[in-house]
Amino acid sequence: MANAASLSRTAGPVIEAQGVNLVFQTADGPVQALRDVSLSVAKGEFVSFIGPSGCGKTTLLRCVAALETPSSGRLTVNGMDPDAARKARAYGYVFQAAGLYPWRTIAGNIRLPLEIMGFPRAEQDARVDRVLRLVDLAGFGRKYPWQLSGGMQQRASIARALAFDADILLMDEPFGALDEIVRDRLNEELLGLWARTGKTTLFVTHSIPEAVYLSTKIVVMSPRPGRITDIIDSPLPRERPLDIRESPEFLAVAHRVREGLRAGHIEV
Ligand SMILES: Nc1ncnc2c1ncn2[C@@H]1O[C@H](COP(=O)(O)OP(=O)(O)OP(=O)(O)O)[C@@H](O)[C@H]1O
Repeated sequence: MANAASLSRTAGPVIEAQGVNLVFQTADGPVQALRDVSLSVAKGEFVSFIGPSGCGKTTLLRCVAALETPSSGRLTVNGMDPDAARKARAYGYVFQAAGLYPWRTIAGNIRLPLEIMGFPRAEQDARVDRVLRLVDLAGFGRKYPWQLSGGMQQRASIARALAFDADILLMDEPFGALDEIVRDRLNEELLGLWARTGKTTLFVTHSIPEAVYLSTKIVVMSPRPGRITDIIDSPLPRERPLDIRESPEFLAVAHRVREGLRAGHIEV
C-alpha cells in the first residue's frame, strides 16, 4: 500500500487545481477573477487557456507561478504548494512582451537568471549555447535585442525561460503581438521544441487556431469571474504539420472551442 501511494505521488499530476477562487480587493470593491477553477495537468502536456479579455487567464498562470495566491481552493505544482515549487525552480516564464534588457546582449539576457542562481561561468556558457541552438538562434548571442526581429526576440525570451531547464514552461500570450506569418512559424517551432524537450507547457492565447494547433488539452474560460466552461482533450496526433489546420478533425475541435466561448458568454 505504502509503495502504491508513493508511486501515485510521483506519477501524479504536475499541476492540480481544485475549486480555486481568487478575489482581488480593490478600491472599488472586491473583484472575483477566478471562480471554482478545477484542473489537472499531467507531465508533458501542452495546455492552452483561451477566453475573452479579463477572464483570468493571466491570473491563473500567476497563481501557478506563486505570483498571486488563491483566496480559497487547493493548488499544487509538482505536488508542492506553488511557492515551494517556485523556490525549487519548477518553471520558466515567458511573458507577452519579450522583456529583454536592451543593454545586455542576447546571450547576456539568457545568462542573467543563471548568474542570479549562481551557476559557474562554464556551465552558464554551455547552457546559453544549448538553448540558443534549441530556439534556432545560434550565432545571435552577441547581438543586442534591438538588432533582432520581434519573432527572434520572443525566441530569445523562450530560450531564457528554458535556460535553467525547469520542468514547466509558463507562456502568457508570447506571440500575441506578432504578425500571422511569423506567428505560424513560431507555432511550428514551439511544437518542435516541446516535442524535443517534453516540457509541461501552459500557454495563454486569444487565438482559436493557435490553441488547437499547439495543444494536447484546451481549457476554455468564461468572462469574469473566470470559470472553466470546457476542457477539451485534443484528438489530433502529436505530429502536426501546419496544414493540419484544414483537416476535419482540427475544424471540429476549433468548433467546440468556439461553442465553449459562446456558452461562457450566455451563462450568468
Ligand atoms: N492585481 C489586481 N488587482 C485587481 N484586479 C486585478 C488584478 N489583476 C487582475 N485583475 C482583474 O482580474 C481580472 C482577470 O485579469 P487577467 O489579467 O487574469 O485576465 P486575462 O484573461 O489574462 O486578460 P487578457 O486576455 O486581457 O490578458 C480582470 O478583471 C482584471 O482587471
